[in-house]
Amino acid sequence: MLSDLYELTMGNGYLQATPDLTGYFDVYFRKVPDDGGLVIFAGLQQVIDYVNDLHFDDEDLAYLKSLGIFKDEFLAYLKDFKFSCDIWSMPEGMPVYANEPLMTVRGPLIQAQLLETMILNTVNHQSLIATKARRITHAAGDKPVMEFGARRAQGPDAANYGARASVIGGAQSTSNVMAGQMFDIPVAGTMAHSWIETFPTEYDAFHTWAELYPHNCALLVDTYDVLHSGVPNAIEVFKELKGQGIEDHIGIRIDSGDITYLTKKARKMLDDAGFPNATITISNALDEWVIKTVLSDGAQVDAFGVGEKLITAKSDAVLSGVYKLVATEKDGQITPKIKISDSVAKTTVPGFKNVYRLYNDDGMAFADLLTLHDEKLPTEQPLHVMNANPEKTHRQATVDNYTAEDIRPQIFKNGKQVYHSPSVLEIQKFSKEQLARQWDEVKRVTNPDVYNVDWSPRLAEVSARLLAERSK
Ligand SMILES: Nc1ncnc2c1ncn2[C@@H]1O[C@H](COP(=O)(O)OP(=O)(O)OP(=O)(O)O)[C@@H](O)[C@H]1O
Ligand SMILES: O=P(O)(O)OC[C@H]1O[C@H](OP(=O)(O)OP(=O)(O)O)[C@H](O)[C@@H]1O
Ligand SMILES: O=C(O)c1cccnc1
Repeated sequence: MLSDLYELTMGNGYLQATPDLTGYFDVYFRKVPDDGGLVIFAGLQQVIDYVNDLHFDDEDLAYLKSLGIFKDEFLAYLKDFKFSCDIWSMPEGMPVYANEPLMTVRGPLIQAQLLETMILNTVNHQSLIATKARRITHAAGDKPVMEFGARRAQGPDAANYGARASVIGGAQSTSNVMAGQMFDIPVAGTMAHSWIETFPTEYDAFHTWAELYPHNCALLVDTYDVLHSGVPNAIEVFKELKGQGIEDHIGIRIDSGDITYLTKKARKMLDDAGFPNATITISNALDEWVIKTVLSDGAQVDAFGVGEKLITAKSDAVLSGVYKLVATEKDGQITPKIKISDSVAKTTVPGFKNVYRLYNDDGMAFADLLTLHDEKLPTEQPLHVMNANPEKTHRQATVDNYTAEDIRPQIFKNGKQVYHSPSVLEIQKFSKEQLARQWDEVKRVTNPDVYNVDWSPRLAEVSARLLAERSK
């Protein structure tokens, strides 16, 4: 029932007007948030779960009937709903680019149309957060990032699925226990200022904590004064418990003030006191830009806690993925479809398509190639391609010495799941492996290079033909 009304009113109409027509829909986006170089695709698992459970119960049907706009025949169709679509999709964690089909849904129009709202809701949200997490973890380099955003997320679903997406995008853990339980991802955390304030002294608070949690002893040192109270008290507690096995699990967290200045001073104090292994975690409205700045200024940081700016993707909070009809099929005959717009960016790319990733001799990806579905995996050397960016279609290229990979496995075949779902941590690993095959120039946070998404000449021909026909 999480569906825009028009999916259902169209479904009601398709059943009467075009009952035997098959539709092909592509999911894609036109712009990477934050003017970034790539998006990390996420949310497929929740689409799979949704599709596997797609049904209308008596209460749903009674509600829809009460709206007074649906034919009984349509309500009967929903009652006996049996999903029979095919779905192809990028795997979760994949670096993906503008104007390429991330998913393609093929099936009875009435069914394929119905999936639009939920697919976009799920994929747009999780890909947005995974992409933000990728930017933040990229800025953090090899230092771990903990996701701390549940309290600032836009509601419970955003907290839970946002935590999942953050881990896909590279976060090492989440503070959100429900997300840990739901998705089997690591949970972690430190303590709040309330813990410190509860005790007569900061020292008492630290000491009690260290005895309680000798294996996870990160003390929050900024309640009163980081350098004159917090760090000295932490050191005193560490000294007292030295030799009791806590040395490798100790650290401090700084949650306010000038990160660069305070961490440099704190690092020196900890080192001078004989605790070079004590880690320094920082938090406080962090994002990729603050992290990059403080690290380049020499801040002494071992880990980051990142909340509101990650879980809300604050700097650019929408991924505008769309779901567009690209072809219909009747009696085995596929007819490409196009939507024309004054804005070239909003003109759709017609046809049932495949997506190939092209790699050079070193295994580095240099372009994605869209072809019509019946074109074979490209092997001819050299290969002629055309730029798919609607503003750059005049740019053509000839590529040589490449290998091509079909990067969209089939997920559903005739309504049955044919894809083995990886765990979230497996997805995170896959994402890192795929990112290692992307150029640094595309991955950087500021002014990245634009990755090539190309069309095969046949696909370009179909697009040009449909445009010309419709413009007559
Ligand atoms: N050395 C630094 N360089 C760049 N940005 C920093 C540095 N230190 C802190 N920041 C960032 O600047 C922003 C403001 O930090 P500041 O501690 O002044 O904030 P605040 O919210 O006023 O803190 P407080 O919790 O003390 O009220 C935060 O996003 C913080 O992460
Ligand atoms: O700043 P974020 O990236 O969202 O990270 C999470 C924040 O949540 C906690 O703050 P809390 O809710 O206790 O309030 P605070 O902002 O006053 O520290 C924590 O101390 C961080 O500051
Ligand atoms: O565990 C922490 O330190 C934590 C958790 C949520 C938000 N801020 C901090």
